[in-house]
Amino acid sequence: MVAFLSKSRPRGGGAVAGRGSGRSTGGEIRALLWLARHPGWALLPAVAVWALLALGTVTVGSIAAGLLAGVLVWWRSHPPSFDRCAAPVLRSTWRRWTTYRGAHWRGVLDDCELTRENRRTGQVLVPRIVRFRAVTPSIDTLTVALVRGQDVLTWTDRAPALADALGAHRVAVSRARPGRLRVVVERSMPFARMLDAPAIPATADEVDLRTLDVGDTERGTPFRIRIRGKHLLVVGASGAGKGSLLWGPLRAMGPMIRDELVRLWVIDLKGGTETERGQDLFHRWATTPADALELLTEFRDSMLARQAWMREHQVRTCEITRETPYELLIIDELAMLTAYGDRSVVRDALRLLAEVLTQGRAADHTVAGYVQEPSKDVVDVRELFTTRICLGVTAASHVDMALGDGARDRGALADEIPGDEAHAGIGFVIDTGSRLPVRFRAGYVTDTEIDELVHRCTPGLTTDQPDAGEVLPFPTPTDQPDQDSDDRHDDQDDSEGGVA
Ligand SMILES: Nc1ncnc2c1ncn2[C@@H]1O[C@H](COP(=O)(O)OP(=O)(O)OP(=O)(O)O)[C@@H](O)[C@H]1O
Repeated sequence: MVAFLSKSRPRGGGAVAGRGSGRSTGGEIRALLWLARHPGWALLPAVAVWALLALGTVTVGSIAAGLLAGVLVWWRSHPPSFDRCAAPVLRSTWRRWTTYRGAHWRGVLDDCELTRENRRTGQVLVPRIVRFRAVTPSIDTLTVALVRGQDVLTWTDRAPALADALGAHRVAVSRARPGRLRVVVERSMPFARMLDAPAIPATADEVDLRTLDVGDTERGTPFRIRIRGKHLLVVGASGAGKGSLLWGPLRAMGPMIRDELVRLWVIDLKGGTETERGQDLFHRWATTPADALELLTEFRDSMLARQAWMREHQVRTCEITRETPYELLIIDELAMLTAYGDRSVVRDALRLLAEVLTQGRAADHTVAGYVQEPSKDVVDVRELFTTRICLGVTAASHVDMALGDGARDRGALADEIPGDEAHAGIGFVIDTGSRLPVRFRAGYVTDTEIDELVHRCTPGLTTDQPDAGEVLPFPTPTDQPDQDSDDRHDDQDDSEGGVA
């Protein structure tokens, strides 16, 4: 069964004489078929009638009012858990019944020429929605059963018309499996403007390496990433905005770098172009494959030394101090080290990386890698990164490679993010609680803001040095009109959220 039969719409000359029947399926049969597919809608009124008869109107009314009050209290008192658990279900049910069903859905498809007429019976065949989800306020994902004779091209041709008919920003169509389409309706573009770079906190006490605020999620909550106890992999095509997720966390932890509580080890095999500006911040910096191997070996040795220190002091976790700082290895363009370099370099690098990625977490040695292509051939150690973020990518398959199987089907349409500057810094991450994808935009860190970071947070500077604590003006086109940027970050500090 590929589609439900909508109400008959006989048309002159629709039936072909001598072939099958010219009569359409009876309405009562169609109603029974519908009920069989949606047993809940038969069960619900039955349970309501039973409850009314058995318990009485007052009891049933009190239970319903209590449930409603409970939901309202939850909505008002704990937005993060409500938005994560209840809102997707309520939103999905509401939209399914107001937009994507019955006469409205049929009318939209009819207007967009996406229904077909059965030539024998004259019935209008309407592609049926077999699965619907509105995981986020701005994206609806539908699995649609095609009617016979249609294919994915029929729908991709009509996608712009469908978007306009649904009042949506964009509609993307892909083939899920034979006879089934995945249709993604982007109702609105949640990040219409660029976001400011993360603020640099005043002191190290204000930094929590478990929740670095580096942007916003589409739910309006701060987009926080966790560095401590994790290894971070950021995937994104060229120009997707990986730089923001490199410099943003460094700004958010700036005072800890200044106070030598965090040490940065940086490998940049694009000749150092991305990271040169910040080299004063780095404990070690490598821009050639040979130096990179040496740096990796040193980093691994540092991890082994820390493990030995922990054994000696009989501790399972380290306090972050100048003697035992947090060690962060940043590898821009990871593929140059894990795939495209000289064969012996790649072999040694993979061995060292695997060692650090499997043992570094407990010893406060974290790796943050940035890569364009996340396939196994390119990043063999991909699965060892415990937090993965996917910015705009060029292939649908890259999404699941980056975020895990089924992420794209659950709505992480990173390959649909346009590859222009207006959409740079936008990506998806999997919510650790609900396992659903959440879209975010990272704050954009300009060169001037990197200079500000270097100026304020070069290791060894102390807050009582003349110009260490004071921010000198770095005029940029973005920070002039946006006087409320600090307010935004202040507000975010109070709100809850965070996904990575
Ligand atoms: N968070 C952001 N918000 C808005 N625009 C951004 C953001 N991040 C980057 N951009 C824009 O996108 C451009 C490319 O960004 P970036 O250099 O970080 O990309 P990339 O992923 O590192 O690319 P490549 O791998 O080629 O170096 C920037 O010059 C900037 O104009």
